[in-house]
Amino acid sequence: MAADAATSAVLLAVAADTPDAALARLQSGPAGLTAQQAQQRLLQHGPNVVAHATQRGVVVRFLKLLASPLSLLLLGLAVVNFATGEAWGASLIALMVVLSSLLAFLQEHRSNQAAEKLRAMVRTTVSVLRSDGGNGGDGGDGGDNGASQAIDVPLEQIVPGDVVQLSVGAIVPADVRILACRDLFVSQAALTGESMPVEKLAQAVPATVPPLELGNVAFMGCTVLSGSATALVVGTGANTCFGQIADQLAGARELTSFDLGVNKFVWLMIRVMLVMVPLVFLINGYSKGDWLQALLFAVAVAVGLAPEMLPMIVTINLAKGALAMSDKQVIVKRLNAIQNLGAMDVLCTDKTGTLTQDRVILEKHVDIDGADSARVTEYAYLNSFYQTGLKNLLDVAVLKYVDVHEHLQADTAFHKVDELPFDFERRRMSVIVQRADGSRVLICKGAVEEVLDVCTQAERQGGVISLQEHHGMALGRVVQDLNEDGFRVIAVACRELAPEEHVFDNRAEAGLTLVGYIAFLDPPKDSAADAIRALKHYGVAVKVLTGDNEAVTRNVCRHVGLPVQDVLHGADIDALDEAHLATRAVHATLFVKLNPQQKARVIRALQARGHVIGYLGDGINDGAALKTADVGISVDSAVDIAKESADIILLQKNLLALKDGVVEGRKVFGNISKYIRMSASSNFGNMLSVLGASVLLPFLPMAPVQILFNNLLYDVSQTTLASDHVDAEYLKRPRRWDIANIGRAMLGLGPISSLFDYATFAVLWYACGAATAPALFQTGWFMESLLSQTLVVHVLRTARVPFLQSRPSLPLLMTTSGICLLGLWLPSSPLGPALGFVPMPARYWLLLPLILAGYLAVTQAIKSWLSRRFGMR
Ligand SMILES: Nc1ncnc2c1ncn2[C@@H]1O[C@H](COP(=O)(O)OP(=O)(O)OP(=O)(O)O)[C@@H](O)[C@H]1O
Ligand SMILES: [Mg+2]
Repeated sequence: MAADAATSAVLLAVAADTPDAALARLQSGPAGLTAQQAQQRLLQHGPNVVAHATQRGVVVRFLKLLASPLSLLLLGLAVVNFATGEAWGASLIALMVVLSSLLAFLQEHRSNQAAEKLRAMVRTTVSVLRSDGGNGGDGGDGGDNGASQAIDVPLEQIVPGDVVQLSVGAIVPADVRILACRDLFVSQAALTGESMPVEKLAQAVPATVPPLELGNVAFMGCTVLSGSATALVVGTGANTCFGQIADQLAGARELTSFDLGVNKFVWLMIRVMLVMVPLVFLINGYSKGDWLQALLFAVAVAVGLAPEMLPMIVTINLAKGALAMSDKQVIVKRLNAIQNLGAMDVLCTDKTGTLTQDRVILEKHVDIDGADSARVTEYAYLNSFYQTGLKNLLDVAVLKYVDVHEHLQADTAFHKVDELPFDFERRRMSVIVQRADGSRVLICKGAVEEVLDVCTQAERQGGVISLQEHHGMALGRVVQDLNEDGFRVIAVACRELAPEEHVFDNRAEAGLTLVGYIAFLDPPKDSAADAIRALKHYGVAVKVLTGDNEAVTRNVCRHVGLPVQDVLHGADIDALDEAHLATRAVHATLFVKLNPQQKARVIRALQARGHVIGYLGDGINDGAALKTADVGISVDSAVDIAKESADIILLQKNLLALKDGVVEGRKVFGNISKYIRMSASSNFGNMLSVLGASVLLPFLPMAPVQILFNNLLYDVSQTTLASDHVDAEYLKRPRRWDIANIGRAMLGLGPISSLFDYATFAVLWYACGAATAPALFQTGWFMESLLSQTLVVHVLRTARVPFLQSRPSLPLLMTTSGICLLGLWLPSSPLGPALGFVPMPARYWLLLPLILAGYLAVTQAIKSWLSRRFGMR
C-alpha cells in the first residue's frame, strides 16, 4: 500500500507541474536522458515489467523447484529412511528428488531462454528520445538543450525520466505525463474497463482528482487510439497504476483445462498414496512382525506412486513444441498456450487482412444515385489526410489518390481545426477543416448505416434533398448492389459550420449532408481457402467475427469457401442473455457489426458451451477478444496492443502456418498424455501387485531400496518421451484433457500388468525355489517389474501395432532399451550385493521372456480393443 500512495503522490505532483517543471522534477530534459543516465536508472529502478517472476536468481529458482510439495514429501520420506538407519534408501530418494528437480530446472532454464529469444523476435518497442550527452550525465538535469535522437527501445527498458513519443496503436509503456500532444485519445479499457476513448491534454491540472482521472497522465497498458504525443515517463514496472493491479492479480493467471487436469491427476495419485501406504504398512507390519521394515517398504511404495517426473515431462514437451513451431514461423509467447492450440476446436477470426489481403483498393466513388462523383473522393481524401488516428487499410487506399491531393492543394488550401476520432461504437470519424476564405466544414466518413444515422439530407444533382422525403429504399440499393459485387462501402457526409460553432465533440456529427459513397475492393487471400479446408480436415471450425457488415462479409466467405449457416449481428447479441447467446453462437458462422466487447462476449459464450476457442486478429478492436480466447493469435504486423494480448504470433500472415501450429500442439499434448496414461496404469498395476504380495508372502516382495531404484530407472527411461513420434490419426482431431480415457487405461491395463506380476510370483515361488530365499524372489520381481514397465511403453505409445505400424523415436528407443539392459545387468554387477540382489537360476531366465512376451501381447490386444471401442489412444 505504501508503494501505492507514493506512486500516486508523484503522479499527482507531476500532473500539477508545467511540462518544464515536470521534466525538472524527474531530472530530465526536453531532449530526454543520455544513454548513460538511462543505464543507471535501469539499475536503480529495475526493468519496466509488472511481474517479477522471471527476475529471480538461478539458485532461488532451483530451490523453489526443490521446495515443491511433492519434493518436500519425498524428502520427508528420505528423512524417515535416514532416521531408521537406511542410508541407502535415504540417499536414493534424495538422489531422485535432486535429479528430477535438476532436470526440470535445466529444462525450464533452457526453455525459458529459448522462449525469451523467441519473444525477442516479436518484442514491442517504443520510441524514446536520447540526448547525445554532450553535457555529461551523472545525475543533474539531463541533456537539456543538447541534440537528441529518437531510438526504439524495448518496453522493458524504459526508465523514469525517459521522454517517449506515442503514436496511434501504441501501448502506453509506463505511467507518463503528457508534455505535448495533438488530438490525443486513449482507451483506458485495460485499467478501467471503460471502452470509450478519453482525450488527454498537456496542460497542468490540480492534484485533487483521483489519479485515474488525471487529464494529462496516460497510464501503462492503455492504447493510443488517435493523435500523437510526447510524454515523460514518471513511473515504471510495479510503480504504475497497472503494476499495482497486476500485483494483486499475480498468480491468479487463469489455468487451462490441461493444467487443471494435470493438477487433478497429481492429487489423485497423492490421495491413492494416502490410502495405500498406511494399508501396506499395516498389512506387512502385522503379517511379518517387523514394523521398521514395513514402514520403509510403505515409504518406498509411496515414493513409487508419486508422479515426481510429471512437471518435468510437461516442461520438456512444451519447450520442444515451441521450438518446433518457431521453425514454422509461429512464435509462442506463453508456453501453456501450446496445449490449447492443440485442443482448439473453433477458430474465430476477424476478416480484414486475415481472410482478405492486406491490399485494399479504392475502386469507385459515387453519389447517392450511383453516378461517378469527384466530390466524394475529395471529401474522403481530406478526411483521411487530416485525421491522426490509425491510418488503416481504408485510409491508406484513399490517400493513394495523389492527384486529388494536388488538385485540392490539400495541405495549403486547408487548415485543420479539430477532429473526432474513430471508435468502434460510432464506426465513423470526422475532421473539421477551414478553407482559405475562413469557412469551415465538418467531413465525416464511416460505415454506411452509422453515417446515415447522422444525416438529414443528401446532395443530389447539384442540389440538396431531404432524406425524409427521399425514398429510403432507393438510397440503400446503390450500397446493396456494391456490397453484392464484393465492394466494401464507406459513406461520406459533410456539414458547413456556422461561424459561432467552436466546441467540437461527437454531438457535432448531426444534421449532416450525405455526399456519396466510396467503394473498395478488399480481395480475399489466396491461401485462405486452403487454410480453412486444412483446418476443417483437422477438426477446427472457423467462425468470422468482424466489425464490418453482413453483405460484404458473406461475399468474402463465399470466396474463401466458408459456408455461412447463421449470422448474428452486434445488435442481436446485445439483446440476448448468456444462455441464448451460447445456443445461437454455436450455430452461427458469421458475426457482423461487432464492437470489441461483443467479440469477447461471443468467445465467452462459445467457451461456456465447452468449446476451446482460438482468436486470430490484429486490430485495436481485437485486444479484448485475444485476451478472452483460450489461445490468442496475432501477427507480427499487428498493432502493439494485439501483439501484447496474444499468446502466439504468426511471423507470416498466413493461415496455413496456423494449421502447422495446431498439429504441433497436438503432438505436444499427445506425448504428455502418453506419459500420464502409462504412469496411471502402471502405478495402479503395481499397487495391486504390492497389496497381494504383502498378504500372500511371508517376506517383503521387494526390498525398499530396490523399489526406489526401480522407480528411478523407469523415470530416466521416460525422459526422452518428448521426442517421440505421434501417429497421424491422433493428430486429426482436437485433443483435450480426457479423464475418462485415463481412467480406462488405469482400470483396463493396470490389472493386466498385475496379473503377470502374479505369474512371476508363481514362477519364482514354485519353479525357482524362492519360497525360502527372499533375496531371490526380490531380485526376480525387480527385473520383471522394471522390464515389463519399460517395454510396455512401446505398446502404449501408439494405438497401432508397435514397431510394425508405428516406430518410436530413436532417443526413446535408446533410453528404454538402455534401461532394460541396465536392469538385467544390475544383479550381477558390483553394485548388486549392496542392493540386495542375487544371481538368478537358469529357469528364471527361460521363463522371464515368456512372461514378458505374454504381457506385451495381452496388453496389445486389450489396448486395440479399448481404442476401437472408446477411440482411446
Ligand atoms: N478508417 C476508416 N474510415 C471510415 N470508416 C471506417 C474506417 N475504419 C473502419 N471503418 C468503418 O467501421 C467499420 C468497423 O470497423 P472495424 O475495424 O470494427 O471492423 P473491420 O476492420 O471492418 O473488420 P474486422 O473486425 O474484420 O477487422 C468498418 O467496416 C468500416 O465501415
Ligand atoms: Mg480489424
